[in-house]
Amino acid sequence: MTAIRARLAPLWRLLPLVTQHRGAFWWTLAAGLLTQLGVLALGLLGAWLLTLTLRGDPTALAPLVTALLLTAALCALTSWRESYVAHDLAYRVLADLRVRVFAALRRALPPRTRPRHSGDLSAVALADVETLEWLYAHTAAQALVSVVLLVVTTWYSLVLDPWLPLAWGPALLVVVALPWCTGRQASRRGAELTAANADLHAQVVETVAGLRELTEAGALERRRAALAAGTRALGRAQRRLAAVTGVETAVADLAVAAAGIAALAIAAAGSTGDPTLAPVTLTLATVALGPLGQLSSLLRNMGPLLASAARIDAVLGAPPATTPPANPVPPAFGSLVFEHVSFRYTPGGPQVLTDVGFDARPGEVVALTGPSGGGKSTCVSLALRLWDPDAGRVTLGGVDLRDLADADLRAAITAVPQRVDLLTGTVADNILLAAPEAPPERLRSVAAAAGLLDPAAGLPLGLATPVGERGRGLSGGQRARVALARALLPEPRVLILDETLTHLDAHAEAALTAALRVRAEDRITLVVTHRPATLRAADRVWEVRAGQVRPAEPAAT
Ligand SMILES: Nc1ncnc2c1ncn2[C@@H]1O[C@H](COP(=O)(O)OP(=O)(O)OP(=O)(O)O)[C@@H](O)[C@H]1O
Repeated sequence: MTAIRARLAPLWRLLPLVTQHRGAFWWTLAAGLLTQLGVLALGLLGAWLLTLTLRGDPTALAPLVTALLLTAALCALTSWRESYVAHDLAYRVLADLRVRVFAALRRALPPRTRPRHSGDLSAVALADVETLEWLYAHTAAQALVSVVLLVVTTWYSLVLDPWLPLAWGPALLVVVALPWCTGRQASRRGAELTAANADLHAQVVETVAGLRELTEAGALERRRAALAAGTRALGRAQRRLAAVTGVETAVADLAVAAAGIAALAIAAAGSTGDPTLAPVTLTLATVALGPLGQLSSLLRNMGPLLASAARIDAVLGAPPATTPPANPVPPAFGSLVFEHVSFRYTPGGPQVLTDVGFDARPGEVVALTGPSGGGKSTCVSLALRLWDPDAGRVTLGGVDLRDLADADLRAAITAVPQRVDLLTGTVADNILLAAPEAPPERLRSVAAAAGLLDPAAGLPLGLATPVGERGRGLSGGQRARVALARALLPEPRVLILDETLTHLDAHAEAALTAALRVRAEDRITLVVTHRPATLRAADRVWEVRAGQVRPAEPAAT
């Protein structure tokens, strides 16, 4: 029982999303109920018509035919309405769910440890969320409607022929008990299918993104073989799940068919002593079997549904990379200071920074240098508060970064990363990402400061230059300039350049360094670099080596 409860827990946690759309849910339920009751009424009216004809009683024929026609029209209307409202509800809930998944990804990323594959995460956000459409559009309300319909038909049957419900009682037991018997197997197979699907999705995303690298490395053929293997694995998982659901379907169909035969026998035996009632009792039995079949198909789809719900639940429950402050403090301007900072990526893993202390003052260009793997980029990540130090603190103007609201922090400290990935659009679109409402003159001014408007930048279309996915169509230097303009747009108090200038030639680097000095008397510029020219141009240099930071002489480096 505890195992079943644990398996269902992610689904229960996701169900309350429906409560935000209570109105739409009740509409779905009402439309579903009306449709199913309409189908029942339609069958019964037809059956009564037959019964009265058998009895040779023409008096009620006309009103019955009228009622039959009206009910048919009503049924068509409610059936259309049910389909519309059920899907409307489902897609509203899915939209909420996607927003939640993206918010959770935003909170939890970047993770300190090895990140989950982005293709796998996009499979959660797209495929798994889509699987839940079935839960919200077809499961919750339909299950309730099926139960109500079963109660109504059983009650009416008891009125007409107390033996009749005996026909579907055992079938009901089989249909309800079946998922409990095959549940463990079905959810294991469902989880396998979902995992194989996500794996293939991740492989396809990575292959498409890395087509150039794969071509250059001559690895396309091997990749194609890996994709084919992934497709075969997906096929195997589908077959295994189908084997389980096939057995369930066969047993459930057998039970429903047996119930139909039993109902036929009971109705034919005419326990009421009135054989003319046979059409009515038969119709009742048939209609009662409908919800049974629906319930069984609902329960059969639980495997993949539970697996997708568990994957979404894991993303929603992922711990945040940093916790927002309960009472944010307004940003203050002053030095950026690392105070006794220690950091490791994984608990018990190697200490990457040990009791590190250094500062950068307003108006200064401060360089971080040192051997590869020394910890420079880790210092940059902590200065951007991608993660918090395990010990010590990072402050700006005396305020712990942990006490700044996220929006204030992102406006105060910006960075140009080592590897610049741009989005599809134009150069202007990419710069404005940081502040879409920035006036055109500000846009031009940061573009000019980053050297994008110089003829030497090689962009004759200037800000209107189209940019392909991940910055395709621009050179490394041009991308770095676009990222620099974007970082300058919010007028940051701290600008971090993580090996940015290495994308530029010596002449361009000198011009850019000089440009960054202009009107930067209040700004802290932190440059991660190995280049002697940049180190010489810095006001102060800190050497980061084996997780320790010590001052170095600009001229000596
Ligand atoms: N996400 C991570 N998970 C685990 N270890 C990491 C992670 N990122 C970096 N490290 C490790 O932390 C140490 C410091 O890495 P960091 O990237 O800060 O060095 P760096 O000085 O910037 O190197 P480089 O000059 O090559 O960029 C290295 O040993 C690196 O392997």
